[in-house]
Amino acid sequence: MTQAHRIVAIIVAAGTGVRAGGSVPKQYARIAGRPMVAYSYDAFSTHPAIAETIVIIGEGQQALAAESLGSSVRTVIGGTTRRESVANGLAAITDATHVLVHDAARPFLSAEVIDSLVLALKTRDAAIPVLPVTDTLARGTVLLGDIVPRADLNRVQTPQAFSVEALRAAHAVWLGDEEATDDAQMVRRLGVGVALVQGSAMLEKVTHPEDFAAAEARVAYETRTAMGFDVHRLETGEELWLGGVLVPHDKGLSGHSDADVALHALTDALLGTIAAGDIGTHFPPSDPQWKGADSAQFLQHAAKLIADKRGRIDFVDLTIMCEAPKIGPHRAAMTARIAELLGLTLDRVSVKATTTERLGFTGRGEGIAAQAVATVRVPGAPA
Ligand SMILES: Nc1ccn([C@@H]2O[C@H](COP(=O)(O)OP(=O)(O)OP(=O)(O)O)[C@@H](O)[C@H]2O)c(=O)n1
Ligand SMILES: C[C@](O)(CO)[C@H](O)COP(=O)(O)O
Repeated sequence: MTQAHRIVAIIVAAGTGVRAGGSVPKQYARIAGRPMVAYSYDAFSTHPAIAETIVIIGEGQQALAAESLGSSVRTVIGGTTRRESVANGLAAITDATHVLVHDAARPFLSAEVIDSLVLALKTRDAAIPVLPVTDTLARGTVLLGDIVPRADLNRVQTPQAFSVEALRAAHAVWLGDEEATDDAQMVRRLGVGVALVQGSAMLEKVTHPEDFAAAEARVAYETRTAMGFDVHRLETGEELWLGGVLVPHDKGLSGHSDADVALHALTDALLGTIAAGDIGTHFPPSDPQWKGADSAQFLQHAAKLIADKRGRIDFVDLTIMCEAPKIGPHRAAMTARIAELLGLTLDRVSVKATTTERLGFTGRGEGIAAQAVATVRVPGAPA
């Protein structure tokens, strides 16, 4: 590799994903809530050796690509075969010395694999990541035929790294008599030595419908637990909203909003799981627009912030502390309302209550306290 090198990444994402099925081409299908193509796009975009990342997309998929990758993504329209899509990408490169060609269908690309390829390009015109074959290989369709020695066989992955000159030459002379399944075999046919570097099990290609579950399982989730606590004063002449339910009682809770102390504690617990401040940060009591507000919207706002981080609420547990009213008769309604607001099944919502044995402000009926614990999973880097 010369001193003045510039490496560009091309992600081929113009396939139709026939084998994977689904309502959108597989590269736009979501893995852990995120479009598949976004994973490798991020890997290249954040790697210091990659100057630019170009995504090859299907005709009419500009909106899908922008929605998945942001509007500043550089796209080029692909062809009817993978080879044509790569060729279109190559034609769009003006000032690169080297290129890494990668399948959008291999989402979990590590910086280590990119590093190995970039290093190999210092001495070679081409390099690819490979894995050894670990199954016995045999010929045959109905009956077992000959065993194929596997010791020197490789499973070839992407990204595949090339000097732009070598890859351009390979594409220029390709006769089109047969389809090339990858670019490495094309440059090799010209006599270019292709270096083999260590591939990765994480780079497995998503090809069939069942591969999505395997990809999903490769995403590492971080479990977060946080708690919330709140108190409101009981006063005559107020409605008593608790756990999203209007509870008949001779007093109600007072506050700037509807004062649903249970939903407030839950909201704070959820916000805590993503370190997003507390309910007052998002809905300041000084803001008149929240006067008398339905606390359901506070809870749903916290749930949306978690969803925006592609997090999943696993479980919420709520304890209401008061002498009266009795919570038992309303527990099922509260559980159902909270489950509805958070989009959870009933078995992921726990509503409990306790008295404080007539002790303290709750014991004297001056107010109601609530405490909540939420458990959430937030996706991190691939495992
Ligand atoms: N005309 C094509 C065909 C494929 N690809 C890309 O090449 C990669 C590897 O191809 P494959 O896994 O075979 O994807 P599809 O061609 O979409 O799948 P299928 O063969 O099941 O239709 C994918 O990222 C795919 O989007 C491409 O850019 N242009
Ligand atoms: C490029 C490739 O991913 C290397 O293994 C593979 O050849 C693509 O094959 P497909 O038949 O287009 O999925």
